[in-house]
Amino acid sequence: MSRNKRSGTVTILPELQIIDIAEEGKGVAKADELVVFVDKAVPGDIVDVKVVKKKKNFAEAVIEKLHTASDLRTDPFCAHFGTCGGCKWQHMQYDAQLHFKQKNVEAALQRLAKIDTSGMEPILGSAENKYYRNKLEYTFSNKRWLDQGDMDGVEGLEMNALGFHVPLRFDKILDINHCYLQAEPSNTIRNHVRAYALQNGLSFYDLRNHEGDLRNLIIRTSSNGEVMIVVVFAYAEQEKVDGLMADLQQNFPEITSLMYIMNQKKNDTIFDQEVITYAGRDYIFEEMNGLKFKIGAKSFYQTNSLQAHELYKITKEFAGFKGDELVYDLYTGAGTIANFVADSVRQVVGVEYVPTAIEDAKFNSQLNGINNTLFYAGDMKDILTRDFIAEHGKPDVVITDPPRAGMHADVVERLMEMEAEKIVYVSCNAATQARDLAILKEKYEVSRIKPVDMFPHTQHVENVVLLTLIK
Ligand SMILES: C[S@@+](CC[C@H](N)C(=O)[O-])C[C@H]1O[C@@H](n2cnc3c(N)ncnc32)[C@H](O)[C@@H]1O
Repeated sequence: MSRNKRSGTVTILPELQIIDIAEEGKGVAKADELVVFVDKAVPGDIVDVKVVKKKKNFAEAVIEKLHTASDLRTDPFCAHFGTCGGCKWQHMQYDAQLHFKQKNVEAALQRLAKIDTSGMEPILGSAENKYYRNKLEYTFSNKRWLDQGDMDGVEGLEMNALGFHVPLRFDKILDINHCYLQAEPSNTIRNHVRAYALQNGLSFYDLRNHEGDLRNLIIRTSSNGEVMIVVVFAYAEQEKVDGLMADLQQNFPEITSLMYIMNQKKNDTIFDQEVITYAGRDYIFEEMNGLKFKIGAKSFYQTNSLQAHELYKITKEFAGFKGDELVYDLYTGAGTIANFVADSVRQVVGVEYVPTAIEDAKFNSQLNGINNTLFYAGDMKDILTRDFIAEHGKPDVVITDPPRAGMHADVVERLMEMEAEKIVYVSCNAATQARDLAILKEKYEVSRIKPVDMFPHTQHVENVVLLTLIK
């Protein structure tokens, strides 16, 4: 039986019950054999939906009418909810978010790696679920997303925006007035920079034609009150650059690192760009568990600092160190995990792609009086060679924390050869983690699994897995 009502080319599916949440965060419904992914729907909702994309076995849809609101719903607290791509689950109670994150990790491990998840431990929620991020990156654009929708052709100053990309509209920026992700002075500084730019005639970047003065604004805040600002300019003259920098220095004495970049490339990445320090240090300090970490403009640091401490405690507990282990910390970033576990092991060898992050990692060891760490910069698949392992020794424990894409096939192969007693696999993407585990489980038993919520109000979830070598 088809329940489609066709009106012109628009397909409306009436009174669907939302039964689940998919890995990408959309509500799931079934219309006969068709699986329908519904944007902003919550399990328990009964909705009419409008189909926006139809494939053979599934469709993507948006809510046309909400007949019955799920008990799991709650009122979103942010005025930008619905348009901003940032916190898409704000309309769902936090306990329900945790429940579905746990379920999604479980589903990925079962489906993609055929892992028995019956012993999986409960997800650890984040103690703070507002203002939990220590870093945000905003984009300047002369194409502002207007609340009434996309008004191509409207021009003028009021079309300038400083905020976040609108999902699926790469050149449209949602002007942000208040963001609940990062604590003060983040909102005040962002709004001040926008006002200064408008008053002083600095142009906002044109993402299509690649022209304009101002491109990005990166704000990093630390738990000890330090603030790093990196303004990314494109074609601004030095006078304009100095004007904005001097203004920030004067108005925000709490900025401890005031820096800028001139980026005239097509893409936004700053990793290959020179970072110029205008005032203060070229790094800020973050503190965790009595350790101090130096964080540079290009260094990776977990964005939810409080929950990162919990994540690292779980990682250390999973590893169950006795004190004499040789540990490899793969994808070490600024050496945070390596330095965190160093007091419990014989030696840690950290490897990371970004050279400046490796400099920070070494600096962080020195700063904390740690002398049993070694760090190397380079692409993991090129660094982690048989020669490297012969030189440093076969590790007893490997901690691996790769980016969302997971580990390169060569790195997984090397892990299979290395046969460390234990691997603790920390991942921010259960699907790629499951892909890698499907290979590793030929030699390893999955001993423990625990998801950790680092990103409240989003569908993203971190997952820690302990693998033990099968003898
Ligand atoms: C999820 S972060 C983990 C960082 C660190 N473990 C921490 O908790 O702060 C992943 C790290 O992998 C690094 N990375 C990405 N691709 C890499 C590659 N091919 N080889 C080595 N490192 C890489 C990134 O620069 C980033 O620092």
